[in-house]
Amino acid sequence: MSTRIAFLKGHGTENDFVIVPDPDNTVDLPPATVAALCDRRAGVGGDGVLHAVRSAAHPEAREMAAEAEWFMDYRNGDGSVAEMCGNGVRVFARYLQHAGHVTEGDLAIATRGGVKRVHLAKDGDVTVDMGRALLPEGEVSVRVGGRSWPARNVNMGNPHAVAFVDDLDHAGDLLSPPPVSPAAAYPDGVNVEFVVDRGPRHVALRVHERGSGETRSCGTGACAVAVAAARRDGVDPAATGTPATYTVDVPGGRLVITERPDGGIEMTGPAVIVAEGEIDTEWLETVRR
Ligand SMILES: N[C@@H](CCC[C@H](N)C(=O)O)C(=O)O
Repeated sequence: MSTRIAFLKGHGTENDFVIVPDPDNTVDLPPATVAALCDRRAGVGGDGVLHAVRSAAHPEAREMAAEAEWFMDYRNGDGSVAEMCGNGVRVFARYLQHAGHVTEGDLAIATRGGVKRVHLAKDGDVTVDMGRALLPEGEVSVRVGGRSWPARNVNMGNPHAVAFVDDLDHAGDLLSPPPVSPAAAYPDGVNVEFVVDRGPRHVALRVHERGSGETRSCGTGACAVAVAAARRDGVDPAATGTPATYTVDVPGGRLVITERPDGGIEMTGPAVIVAEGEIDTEWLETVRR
């Protein structure tokens, strides 16, 4: 007999997700199932899955349950697990509001990257405190075709290589992961951002995401880019005591990133729920391998 699993579809600056509400953690999501759900022709379609589980019901989140009722169990489009997803957290917060679990204002969401504080504003924007960026030492470089650029290694809970380029077209078609050297700098793979300047404290990016390919936006990537641009510009809020705000244009919209003097990084942008539906579990059985 076929039963049905509820899902929603949402996006943040066109980084889109299949949301699977599963308060008691009863839905099995092996990588093949996640990849099938994210398939844009044969599935629902998305850059990743936001599995919405009560923290108390998930072994990776139980310790955060006192601080954050809900756990964002994030998966990339290929089914792999990632530490954090910045746009995902904003869309997750919007889902919790949509489902009536929270109202406008402040809330906390558990992620593999720790508890994230989120603010749902009246105007529809969602701000998330992404925590601090780590800037591991050592040179890295990114190559596409015959070109290569020095890149900044930035860790936002997940790994990024940020390369400043003259033209975003130089990133090419981004159909496969751009090689990053030395590979040993990123033992678990890497998200790669290509960045151009648009004006003072205003940049634009294209991104190739680990486990999802080129996407229309990446929240952790936008934060990594803002920090890399600030350091390149000689801007360091911790040293001056003054917050620094960068506008980051992504193919799917605009994100505003502020680094505070305490090192914390806040990201603001839209988050939208666009559809709700049901997944036929008979179909799911055919894709589970
Ligand atoms: N789109 C996300 C990042 C998702 C995780 C990433 N692909 C990884 O594997 O680290 C974002 O908005 O941050």
